[in-house]
Amino acid sequence: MARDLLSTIHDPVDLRRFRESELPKIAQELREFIIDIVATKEGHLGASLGVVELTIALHYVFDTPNDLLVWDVGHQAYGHKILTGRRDVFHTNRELNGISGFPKRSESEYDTFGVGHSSTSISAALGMAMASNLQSNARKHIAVIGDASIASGMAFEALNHAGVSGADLLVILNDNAIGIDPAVGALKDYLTKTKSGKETGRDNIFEALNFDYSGPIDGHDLPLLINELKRQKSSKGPRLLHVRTTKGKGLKQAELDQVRYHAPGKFDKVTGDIPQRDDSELPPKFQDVFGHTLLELAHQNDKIIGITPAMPTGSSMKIMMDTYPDRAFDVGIAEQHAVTLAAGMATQGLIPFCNIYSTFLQRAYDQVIHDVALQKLPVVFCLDRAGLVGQDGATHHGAFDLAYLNCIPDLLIAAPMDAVDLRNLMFTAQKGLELPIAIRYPRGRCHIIEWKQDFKEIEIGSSRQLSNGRNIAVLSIGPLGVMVQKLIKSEDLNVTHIDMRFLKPLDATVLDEVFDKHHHVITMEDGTKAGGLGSAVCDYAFAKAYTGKIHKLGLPDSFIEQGPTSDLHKIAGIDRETLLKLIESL
Ligand SMILES: Cc1ncc(C[n+]2csc(CCOP(=O)(O)OP(=O)(O)O)c2C)c(N)n1
Ligand SMILES: CC(=O)[C@@H](O)[C@H](O)COP(=O)(O)O
Ligand SMILES: [Mg+2]
Repeated sequence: MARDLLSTIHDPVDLRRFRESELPKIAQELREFIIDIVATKEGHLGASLGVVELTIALHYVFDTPNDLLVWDVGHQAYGHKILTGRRDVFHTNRELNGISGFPKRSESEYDTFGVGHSSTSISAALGMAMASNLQSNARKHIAVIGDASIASGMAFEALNHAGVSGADLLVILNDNAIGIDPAVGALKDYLTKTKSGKETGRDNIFEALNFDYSGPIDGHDLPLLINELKRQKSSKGPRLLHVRTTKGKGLKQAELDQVRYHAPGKFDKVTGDIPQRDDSELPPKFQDVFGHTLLELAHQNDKIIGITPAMPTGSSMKIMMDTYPDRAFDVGIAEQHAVTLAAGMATQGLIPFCNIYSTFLQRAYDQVIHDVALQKLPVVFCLDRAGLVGQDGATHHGAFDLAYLNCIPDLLIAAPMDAVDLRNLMFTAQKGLELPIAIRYPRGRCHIIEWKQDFKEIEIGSSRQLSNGRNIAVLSIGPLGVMVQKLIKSEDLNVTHIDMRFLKPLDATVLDEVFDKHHHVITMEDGTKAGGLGSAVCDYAFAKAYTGKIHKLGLPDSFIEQGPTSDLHKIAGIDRETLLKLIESL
């Protein structure tokens, strides 16, 4: 279809020149444009398709960017990007040096707030509304938040505050009854039944929080949306508009299989089909090694419990949930709750495996310290997506966990180099540790096809020596060790290589030997150089008055953007070539 209307829209001012009757055609063109690009370039699909009409209506009715529009998570903002000056570069979405997959303040004045992690939009928009009030700025403030994201604690904190703030804040609840996986919790049940208090004669939950509640309305009905948004524009105070939409709207398969089409990878833009790939010859993804291993251990040990905050598919916790629905739980987007829930279970002798993406555990830092480590509760944290994750970029890289966990007393920290070690660490963790442990592993595939080997207990704090050389020792942690090993073999380097395996406790005995025998020690990690393995080794070397040189390879003191992980590793200097050059220079 010729995109004759969409191609004339360079910003929302152009959009506002159209008659209302032309907007459905623009919606159709916008939807097709998103499908066309995401089909080959990949990215988040279902959420953006679901809010096409809402996006158009918002920019049509409100005076963006003067009126401030905040998207929650931002994975649904593709239409917003295309209508706000980024249509011509949208094909670079999530690519190295391309535009970000999420709203980003440095990218456009229409991106009023940087997002990626969920449930921030109401707080941010409320902050803007309060600032406008204090600065006597007449503008509107709108937060668009999904049904799964609004169930998070942070969103509730913001609603609680907003309800007594008198702020000019419109919260649009985009309710499609699903997150990445089916939405969970009592609020979800409530939302499916919601009617306004005016209809039922009882308070609805948002009215009870002093919000002027409207809806639910059909979020695909453009005339209805436009009328309602115009009404909202002329209102004041905290308001909540409940909009019902269909995730994946307009692409049949995406509507039918909303979990898969959240971010489907490549697909056929005409049929919507995802090409069948035979992955049977490939090594498994780390997340699947986790999922299958947890189930295997759960068969043997009935104290094991699984917990995921809203990522059952992404983490493969779903594998245990399907077999043991009473022992594995999706608690919704609630990282803080997930950690303290695990702590509570551990007080009663259960062994909770709490699986959280490294980046999202940042949300629950205090809970890890105060509720788990301080009480020495043996929770097993499995931190998926540790290290650089690729196209999701700076908001999602698991760059900081080694550093932010290393300073917490009484917390064991491990990073397996391969899938067999991941299994063995999980096996060890459920044998009755007296302390909590964090086991972190990356996004993507491991390198071992025969990963399902018999379990072996690993001594806590033990490293393993993978090669023995002279003068130079490489100390790696995590799967970067595979690259180090290959490099040493392929270049026939006379270099010692130790897979440290544990950041805490460090293997002091092996470090003493390394310091004795080598003039140069290179540390290698896919976390920030500051505070991680390199820092820990430097501290130990200082204490031991080591006179050789330590060279730290790790992530720099800057945020790393999106792109293929291999490129990002080069940019960060944790790649093969950088290591080889360093070794040669020594
Ligand atoms: C703090 C945090 N936890 C988890 C995620 C992963 N995540 C991204 S989108 C999403 C589901 C959001 O669902 P909803 O708010 O209903 O929006 P929809 O995708 O349905 O549009 C989740 C769990 C995240 N981005 N941030
Ligand atoms: C938007 C968001 O936070 C998730 O959809 C995230 O992109 C999932 O990442 P994975 O693809 O690594 O599961
Ligand atoms: Mg949703």
